[in-house]
Amino acid sequence: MQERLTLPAPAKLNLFLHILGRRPDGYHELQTLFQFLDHGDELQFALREDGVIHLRSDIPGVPHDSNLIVRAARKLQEASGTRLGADIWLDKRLPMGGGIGGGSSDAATTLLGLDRLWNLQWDEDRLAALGLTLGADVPVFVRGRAAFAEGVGEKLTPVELEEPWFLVVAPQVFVSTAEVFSDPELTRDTPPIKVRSLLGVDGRNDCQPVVEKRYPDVRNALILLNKFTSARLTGTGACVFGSFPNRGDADKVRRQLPATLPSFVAQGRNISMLHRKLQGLA
Ligand SMILES: C[C@@](CO)(OP(=O)(O)O)[C@H](O)COP(=O)(O)OP(=O)(O)OC[C@H]1O[C@@H](n2ccc(N)nc2=O)[C@H](O)[C@@H]1O
Ligand SMILES: Nc1ncnc2c1ncn2[C@@H]1O[C@H](COP(=O)(O)OP(=O)(O)O)[C@@H](O)[C@H]1O
Repeated sequence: MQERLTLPAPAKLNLFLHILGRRPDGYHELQTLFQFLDHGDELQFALREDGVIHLRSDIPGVPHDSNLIVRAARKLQEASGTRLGADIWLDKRLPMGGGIGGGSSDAATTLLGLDRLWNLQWDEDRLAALGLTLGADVPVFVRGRAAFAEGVGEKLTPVELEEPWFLVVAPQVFVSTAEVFSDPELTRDTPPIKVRSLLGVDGRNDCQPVVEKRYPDVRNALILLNKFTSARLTGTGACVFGSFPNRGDADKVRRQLPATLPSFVAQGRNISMLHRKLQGLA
């Protein structure tokens, strides 16, 4: 069998998310703090000489050509002018549309994986800029360092954070990011903070009140998790999370949740597991 390059696509959390205002193009200016989780999807890549990009794993509800993996691969192919292609396999482990960035992370892993497979040697700035055309959260996954993000999430300042354990609960509802951002009740005037005052920040997610109002399952998950620790929404949801000093404490709370509520425990990391793996291969 042809050799395959196997790479992880980790999840992220928004440890806080502040909305500062709305830009003339309708997008919202944010300040948010991204940290990676040691839990994610897994992708495999094998070289094709005929230029075809073929994702060989189906995600229900996502057509082949709209999958962010295929879109990322085709963009890189076109921008680099390579004649090479790839077969790609995806082991989807992250809940979709959960605010933990699975699709964006898959796209970033595809960019970095194919850059290596096709020997393009693009630098990180170029890959991040291409990633931004696929989604606001792609650049942070390309760079792989926990970061304070501004703009729509593309202006990144790397930060060193504690690396606690997180219990992430995934209510089984699909939250529409567009709906949350168009809700008239959304807070859009949080004053900007400076990166140096990060430690004093209270960790609020400005999307949370709107999501709680529209999605009772998310509100109920927050109420449940708040019985054990301070719980918060990530991104525009639907996932909610709480932090713990060690894995044992997080697992203990997880065991007390209803079996019908999907959840996982993972450590927060300042260097993404994708970048740790790539450094090991270098
Ligand atoms: C808010 C975050 C935080 O991580 O949410 P999650 O997707 O992780 O939940 C992201 O930046 C989401 O970025 P991204 O994933 O690119 O957003 P999209 O789904 O493309 O956005 C859908 C719609 O939401 C609105 N939108 C999105 C991002 C933003 N900063 N301002 C907006 O107003 C726009 O109307 C946009 O058309
Ligand atoms: N490889 C992929 N993985 C997940 N979702 C994808 C992928 N490709 C396209 N999508 C689409 O992107 C949407 C958002 O996915 P995801 O990144 O998991 O959520 P979020 O941005 O809320 O963290 C999905 O509902 C799906 O329609």
